[in-house]
Amino acid sequence: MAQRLDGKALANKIQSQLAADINHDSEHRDRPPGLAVLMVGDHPASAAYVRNKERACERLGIASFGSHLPADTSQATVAEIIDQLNQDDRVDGILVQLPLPDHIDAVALLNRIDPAKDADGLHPENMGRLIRGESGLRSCTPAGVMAVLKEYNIEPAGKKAVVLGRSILVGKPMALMLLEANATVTIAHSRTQDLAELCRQADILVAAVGRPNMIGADWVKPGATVIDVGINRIQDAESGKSRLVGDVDFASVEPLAGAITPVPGGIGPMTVTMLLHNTVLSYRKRFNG
Ligand SMILES: Nc1nc(=O)c2c([nH]1)NC[C@@H]1CN(c3ccc(C(=O)N[C@@H](CCC(=O)O)C(=O)O)cc3)C=[N+]21
Ligand SMILES: [Mg+2]
Repeated sequence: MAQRLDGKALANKIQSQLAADINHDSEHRDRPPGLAVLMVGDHPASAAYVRNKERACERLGIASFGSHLPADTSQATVAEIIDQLNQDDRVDGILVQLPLPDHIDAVALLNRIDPAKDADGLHPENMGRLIRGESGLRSCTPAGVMAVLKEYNIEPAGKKAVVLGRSILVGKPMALMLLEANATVTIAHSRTQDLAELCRQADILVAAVGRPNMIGADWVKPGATVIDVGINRIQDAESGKSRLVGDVDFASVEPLAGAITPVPGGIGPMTVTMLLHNTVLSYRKRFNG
């Protein structure tokens, strides 16, 4: 049976440390760290995330500045709100919740965020820094994956890593972070030929495709580390209730993998934690230069 990589427990541990740091810092400053989350319209993928973020901010002593705008809000209005948040001295981190409605140019908005407040690490400056191996704000989900690997002493150096998915939010920055840790990295995607066979060669397999239970036992090398980034809400056939499942068919992969992250309780809570971590980093940098 695979070792379970408990992202939830690690998230709690890091958040306790962050809470202590924030408490200490706030004594010497006139304000706590601030995080602004901008959401346009309603997307089911976003609901759990927003809820967990707000709870965590409250617990840690981070001020939340939420803006939930209707789905038909214009590009210009959203841009104006980003400009205001860039100027607002109480705000250290800004996150624009993805995906955005079709009429919105997401790239233009992400590019508009002050790179020093880019808690999601998606601005070209921060992504460019990642490519060049310079310090900067790092994308939360892949940073969360790296923290889990580190906590469990899973060393990427020299290993074959396959990242399934090539999004700006997860796949591309994930591949770069694994490369930075000296893994030999392959990015696979919907056009990749012989996908299962390729995945079966991975020592570290990261699934970030958004397809419930897609990765079965025949995709996984025995003993491999399997990181499930998928957060898919599905309707349970028997009970009719909705529940979260990953991209990995956990029940069939757990017996043969060496280590595996569950959903829920794996990378999701780590994503939230890295967002808070980035917000605190920006806060300190904005005070100390
Ligand atoms: N700009 C942007 N950055 C993101 O990082 C981003 C985004 N937009 N849009 C939506 C997705 C989704 N996402 C989640 C993160 C954590 C949980 C999470 O905490 N999940 C818990 C379970 C939550 C529950 O039980 O409902 C877990 O996996 O254990 C969920 C979803 C971040 N995203
Ligand atoms: Mg794709």
